[in-house]
Amino acid sequence: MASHRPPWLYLSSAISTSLSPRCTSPCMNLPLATAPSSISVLALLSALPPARSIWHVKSSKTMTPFSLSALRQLPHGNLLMRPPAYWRFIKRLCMSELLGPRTLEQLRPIRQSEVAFLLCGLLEKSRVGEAVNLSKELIKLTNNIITRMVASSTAGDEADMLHRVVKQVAEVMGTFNAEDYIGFLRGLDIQGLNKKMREVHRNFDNLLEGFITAKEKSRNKAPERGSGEAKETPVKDLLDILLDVAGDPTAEVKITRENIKGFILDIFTAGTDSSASTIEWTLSELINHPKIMQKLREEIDRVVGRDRVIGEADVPNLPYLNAVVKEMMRIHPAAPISYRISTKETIIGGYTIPANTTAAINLYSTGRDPKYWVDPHEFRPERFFEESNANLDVKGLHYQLIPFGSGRRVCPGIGFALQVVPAALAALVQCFEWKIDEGTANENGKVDMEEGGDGGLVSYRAKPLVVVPIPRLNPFP
Ligand code: HEM
Repeated sequence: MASHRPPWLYLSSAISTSLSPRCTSPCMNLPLATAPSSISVLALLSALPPARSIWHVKSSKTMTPFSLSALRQLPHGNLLMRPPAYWRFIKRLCMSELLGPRTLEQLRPIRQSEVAFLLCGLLEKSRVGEAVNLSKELIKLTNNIITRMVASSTAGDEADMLHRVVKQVAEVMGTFNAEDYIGFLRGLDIQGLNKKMREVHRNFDNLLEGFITAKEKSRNKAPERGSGEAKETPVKDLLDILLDVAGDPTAEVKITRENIKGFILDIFTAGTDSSASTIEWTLSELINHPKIMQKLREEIDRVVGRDRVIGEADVPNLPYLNAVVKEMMRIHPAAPISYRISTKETIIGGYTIPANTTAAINLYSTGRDPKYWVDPHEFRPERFFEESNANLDVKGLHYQLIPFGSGRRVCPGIGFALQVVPAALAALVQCFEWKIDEGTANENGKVDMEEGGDGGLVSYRAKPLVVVPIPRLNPFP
């Protein structure tokens, strides 16, 4: 029988305190230097079903409860609130079709053109020596990419509107709501969060209804290009794929219009800030480690040259770039906490987890566990060329490095993130030198690496990354 609570595991149920005589308060602060044995993570991530998430991550150190009652105001809700048959089906659809290798390959031109658009904007700023809020620009990049992958014909304004609404959903959800915890307040909505969520939902619904209706119209009149053998099949965006499944009478699960909207909300909330913040943290580390930045530039110059911008197809040929990205995901996983719920009493690693307990697994501390990592807090991509780490990847099989989680609920956006993050990061490194703006620097003149931005599910930087780009390629391709 367990005598105390494992240090890496956080439990949120009334009974969690009964696990440990030493645990007297709800578990808000996560340990940073302790981690599970790999066997324990394996057991948790793959054995237990997903949790109905009730925590909102402020940074890798703190969590606050989600506003559950606000979340319930979203009728098409969130993946986390839907029945098991639905999420199993949509997860499989995600991994094989929506975010699978074939779709990612077909939609690559969209991603490349959005990276090119970002580079052009930065070049303009560099011409006048203007500082850029790169945090904002990177969110815009990932938001535009996902919007255009969902509905390829959308324009920049629509992408901006969509991101604003998704951000509002995350903000309302992430606010502590007293009525979730104090019985007699239930239903009174004294903070006005439920009303706000209904309003945000209406806006989101109107926007998506517009996207879906426009798509249905274009599908009805789209002529097939070419004829006979030479017929070209137009590239399908995610909305096409979802509408195909919704109209398929033989599909295993009937997905509705509401489900389509819910899926789109899910990939926006899960995919935009996580990918943008990984690029942002990595560039911050590189600016603070000029030798590593230099080594990476030399690799890019050697493999890609200086006459064209690096693209996603180059990524497999750049081992040092891949090591830099892995090192970043080890030291700063964008989503530092993963959740599971126990449906029955379970013993894991010698600890008893009572039934119906939400367990929060700290991926951040796993990546910094001194049992598995030498100098765990040091940013040193070279560690991935050492024999003991040479075969590690981030896909959920090596439990000391699981920035995308593991098991049945592993992140379905992993393929997307491993294309977009390295390619966009490498383009920023290849095309520009970066000068730190005063507001971003700490007292040592380095980029301030404090965590703690507000809102959403991701571990944000406390201060935005504001930097001055200086073009490095001349002429700029
Ligand atoms: C660097 C970028 C990203 C990181 C670090 C990341 C990390 C994670 C983690 C840790 C989980 C929980 C996994 C678990 O509990 O085992 C997750 C879930 C999820 N991610 Fe990602 N993610 C990233 C990008 C993306 C992208 C680009 C998308 C979509 C386009 C996406 C969609 C999702 C979805 C829908 C879930 C919920 C899956 C489920 O509950 O079954 N993620 N992600």
